[in-house]
Amino acid sequence: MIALENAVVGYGPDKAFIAAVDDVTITIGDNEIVGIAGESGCGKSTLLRALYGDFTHGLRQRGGEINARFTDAGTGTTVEKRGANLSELWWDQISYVPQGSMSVLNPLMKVDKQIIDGLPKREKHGSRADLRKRIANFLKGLGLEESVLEAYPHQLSGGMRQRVLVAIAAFVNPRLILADEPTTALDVVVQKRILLMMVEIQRRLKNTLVLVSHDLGVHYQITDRLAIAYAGKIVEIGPTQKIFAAPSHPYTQALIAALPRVGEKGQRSGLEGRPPSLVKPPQGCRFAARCPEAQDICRAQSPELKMRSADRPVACHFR
Ligand SMILES: Nc1ncnc2c1ncn2[C@@H]1O[C@H](COP(=O)(O)OP(=O)(O)OP(=O)(O)O)[C@@H](O)[C@H]1O
Repeated sequence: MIALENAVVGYGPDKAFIAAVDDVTITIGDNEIVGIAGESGCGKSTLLRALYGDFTHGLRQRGGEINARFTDAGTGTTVEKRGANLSELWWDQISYVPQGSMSVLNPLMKVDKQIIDGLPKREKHGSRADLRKRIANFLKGLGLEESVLEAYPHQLSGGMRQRVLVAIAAFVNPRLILADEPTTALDVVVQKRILLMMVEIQRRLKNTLVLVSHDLGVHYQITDRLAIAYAGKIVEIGPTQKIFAAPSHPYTQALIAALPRVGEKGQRSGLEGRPPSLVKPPQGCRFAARCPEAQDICRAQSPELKMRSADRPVACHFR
């Protein structure tokens, strides 16, 4: 389980702080696939980095709590960590699949060396040849040929590199895998293969996968629950199928309404306008300026993310 409680996370000094995650509360359970969706710049990657406890490169936590509790799959022992201390669980209980496989893999090093060098000590028992064999078997179990281990990253396609990154993240049997836009810029066939691989891993390891994507189609295909982010806030959380069948927040409704339908000719019109700047966000509901239902209260008061039914928290004054 990992949870944010009123977490405020962002960039810059106090006087000019950009809260890319602004007073966000969300609990992510064991053994589920949770998606985080929303337009570019709404804070999805920052939220994922907060869940990773990655307070580097100018990111800092300014308020609230970030707490995690995991039970080790092998030993059955429970570990608890909070905030930046989550980094002590990297490559152990938590792994991260970053955006852009080429920028992560070292172009001058064969894949096997990169994987082996990056593994935590506890995985490095036995000889190097044995470890390589274990990795090869693991990859094979996920449909990847042993030959990828012999390759330099540029010799693999973008999709194959991404599958290698996902496999590396899973090899250490983590309780939580965080994936940031793992299928962006790949064609739909390759995308599908990677998504199926991620589901296969999650079902096998019975762990938690948190997936960030701006593509609602990706969430529809694999997530169990979905959180919709808008301008640093979470505006709706719920079971993915229920959100697609009956979106509640006006922003979610607009996102779903803009999706193309099978057999439909022509394009659907998207949402007009842009999200507000996070430098000086409006005091009321951040969606008010684009919302067809906005009233005075929306411009004056920020709505809380409140349970509207058993499993559907929504942040809207009129839900
Ligand atoms: N290193 C940084 N320093 C300052 N501001 C940043 C930094 N990284 C991101 N931001 C700002 O934080 C906000 C949220 O960015 P974030 O990357 O989390 O959004 P996102 O929803 O993941 O966007 P995208 O889909 O484009 O990756 C944006 O306004 C962005 O400009």
